[in-house]
Amino acid sequence: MRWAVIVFPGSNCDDDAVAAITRATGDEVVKVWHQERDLRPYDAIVLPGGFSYGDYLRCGAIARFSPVMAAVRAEAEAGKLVLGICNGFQILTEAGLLPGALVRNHHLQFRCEMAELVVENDRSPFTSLYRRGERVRIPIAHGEGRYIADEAVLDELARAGRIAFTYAADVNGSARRIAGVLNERGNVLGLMPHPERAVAAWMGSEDGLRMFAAIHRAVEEGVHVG
Ligand SMILES: NC(=O)CC[C@H](N)C(=O)O
Repeated sequence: MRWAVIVFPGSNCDDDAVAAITRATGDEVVKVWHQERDLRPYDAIVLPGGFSYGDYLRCGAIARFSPVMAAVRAEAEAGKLVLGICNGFQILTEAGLLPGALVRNHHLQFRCEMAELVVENDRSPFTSLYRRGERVRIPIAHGEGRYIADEAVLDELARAGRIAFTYAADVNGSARRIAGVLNERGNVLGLMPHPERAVAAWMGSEDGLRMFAAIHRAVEEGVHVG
């Protein structure tokens, strides 16, 4: 299979994402500039972390107007797997592909540290190699990672199993400690922690490997979502 890692002006985790996917899967990975309009040649799409457009206005608020985002939307609607990591998650919420918003951490600090997450849903194509209730170590690095949404939306996310990960401890003030959410169909995942920074023992954790491996498996087996 072939992956696309989208590069926006200000992305800074694109090379790490490519390296992590390569390590986890051995698949072909292509960096795709944000002005590209056609993502049909790719089987899975990753929006990496970083500071697209310098985080001006709000994180992700400008990147969502990039030409590539129409293609991301089209491929998501076609059922392709789309993974947004950190700034990628922020862009997906700004684009309306995921519910809610990411706002300034409640302590107003940029936090770059290892985080413990709880796997809340192990039935998605992104999380099938984890076990529900398992605790995994995946680092965070964000200033605007506090997930918020209306209570009704939060209730629906919980009811429908669309909360993929929560933080084991409160790191940023996120509602219900939410670290990652799925779209209704289950083929788009956004999360603030960085799985691409947890793919080798020297990084302090290899727990991120299974996310990329799960995506690979789902695509190779012909994932059916929705
Ligand atoms: N690592 C990242 O992707 C950071 C996201 C964003 N720039 C923030 O600070 O919240």
